[in-house]
Formats: sequence, C-alpha cells, structure tokens
Amino acid sequence: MRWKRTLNVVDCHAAGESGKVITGGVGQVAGETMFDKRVYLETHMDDIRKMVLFEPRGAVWHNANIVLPSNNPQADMGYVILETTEYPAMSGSNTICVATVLLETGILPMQEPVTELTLESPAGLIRVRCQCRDGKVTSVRLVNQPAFCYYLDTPIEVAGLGTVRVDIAYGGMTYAIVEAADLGFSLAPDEAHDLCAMGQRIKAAAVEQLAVEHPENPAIPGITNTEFTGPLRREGDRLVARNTVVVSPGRCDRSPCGTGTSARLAVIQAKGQIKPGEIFIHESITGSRFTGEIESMTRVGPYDAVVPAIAGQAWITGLYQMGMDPTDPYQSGFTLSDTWMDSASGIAI
Ligand SMILES: O=C(O)[C@H]1NCC[C@@H]1O
Repeated sequence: MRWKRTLNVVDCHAAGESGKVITGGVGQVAGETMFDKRVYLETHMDDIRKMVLFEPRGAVWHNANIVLPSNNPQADMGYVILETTEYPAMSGSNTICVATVLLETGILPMQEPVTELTLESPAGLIRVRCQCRDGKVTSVRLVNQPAFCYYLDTPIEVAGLGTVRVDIAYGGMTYAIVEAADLGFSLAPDEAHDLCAMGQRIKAAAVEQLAVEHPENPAIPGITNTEFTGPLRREGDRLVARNTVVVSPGRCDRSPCGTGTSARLAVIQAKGQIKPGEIFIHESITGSRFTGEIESMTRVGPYDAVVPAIAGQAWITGLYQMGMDPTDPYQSGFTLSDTWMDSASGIAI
C-alpha cells in the first residue's frame, strides 16, 4: 500500500453534530491569517475537503476542521472549518469540537477546572472557556464574532409557497430565518425531510431577492442556510426556543447550531425580546441544547450587532488515519442526490 495523502483525524460531535478535527497530514497552508489560509485551502487544496467530506469517506452530515498554528500572538491555535458546500467563516459546533479535541488529546495543556483558550477562526479571534473535570471537557463556552441583522420581517416570494416573511442575519454564517409555524411545522424529528426541501427553496429565493455583503469582509459567503424557528418562551428566568437549521445542500443540523443561535440572538435582540446577560436555551430538532447569551453590544459597519456567547459539549468518537490510495477512482469523492439533496445525481461536485 502507498498512500499519496495520510490525514490524522479525530472524530468528534457537538450536541450530535459531526466535527472531525484534522490534527496532522495537511502540510503547509499559505497565508498570514486563518481567513487567508481558508482562501488558500479553497483555491489550491480543495481536494482535501472533498476527500474528507464527500463519499465514499464522508457523508452529507459531516463537517471537518483543519487545526493549524496561528501567526496571531494572542492565539493558542488556529483552525479552518470545512463544510460540504462551503468554508464558513465561523461555526459553533465545530469550534466546540476543536477546543475539546485540542485539550482531550493533549495538543494544548488542559487545566482543571477551567482552561481558557484563544483560537483564531477565519472570522477572527474566538475566546473559549472550557470546563474540565478528570481529563474531560464538560462544557465549551465560546465568544463569537459579532452577529447582526441585514433584514427583519421582510417578505420574499418563494416558488410554490407564495409570500414568506424572513429575517436575514449573520452569526458567522448567513441565515434566512423563518417561523416554522408560519409554514405548518412544529420542528418534530419526522419533519426533517420536508423541512430540508422547503428550507432549500426559501434559501434560493432569499439569495435571489435579498442582497447581503458583510461590511468588513465581502469575501464571507452570503445566505447559505435556512433557520426554522419555534416560539420563544420563558421557563423561569430563562428564554427557551427550538429551531432547526437546514445546512446546504439540504440537511438538518443535528445540533442547535452555534452560528444559527448567534444569528437568532441578533434577531431577538433587535425585536426587543432579549437583553444582554439573559440566558437563552436553544434546542435542536434532535433535542440537544446549546446555551446562548448576549455578552455585549457593538457595531459592524452600519449595523447594530450583538457579541454572542454560545456554550455546549462535545464528545470524541474515533481516532484514525484517513488515506488516499493513488489508484482510487474517487480522488475527489462524489455526491449522490439521494442524500446530497441539491447536488447533481452521479458524480463529484
Ligand atoms: O454550529 C454551527 O454553527 C454549525 N453546525 C454545522 C453548520 C454550522 O457551521
């Protein structure tokens, strides 16, 4: 056997959502910042993302992260996030997996009961506070880059559905946010397939009808996900709500989605439904939970923005080497529209 590439992979999930962490085997990635490295990976090394996430090695619900040394003197480590259709600037579930793997595999030293880290994501520095006990990371709380709303309660025309009211918000990824009940959904697990089909149509209409551009970095991808939200309710002194994010190319996030939670915090703050410091429990379609909170308010270009903090837990599920045999016909992997909903049936995208 002679592999032309060998990656060291730690399989992990945060609240049910996959977040593989690639700890070695990628080699040099050019660029000063993690955003530069993200661009370099996308333009020169995208075969790695396809190898890891496309079939036959990956699946539509897989995500991955490449851990890289950071040039920022404030950062303990950097990482670039790889998803099935994009390289997001930020991801909550993936960041929780990265912090957990860095500490639980000893790449960075763990201090009990609390380890503070600063990680450089493509979106910028992320401060992370990990609760640790007996060698296990029991909670990761990250302070995300600012989240803000591009549009609130804006009507769009969706093929076959008519007029749908959406909020468009950025939380590290850009979301078209809709009330699930407006479209007849309760966010039950058996609705996942129908939510994905409808979510993709809403996203396509939003992309076509509502322009977005991140004011500080126009290279950040535009609207790529639809977030279906359940009603916001009070339980004691906490706000609680259910949601599901339909991640491109059309599958439900298994976790409550950290960037989706950040975007929702921006929306409910703008609508006067939450104040800084109040605890917001966001529940996924699988029943898993993240805790959200607005740390402070800020501005991003012309927009009022929230600085969101998101907390959740991750678990390592495997540790192995993934290889590429030079005679393997699927060097760039493939996708099939049975599970890769919006992909061409047949072969690689
Ligand atoms: O937690 C999040 O932000 C995400 N989970 C998978 C898709 C998003 O990156």
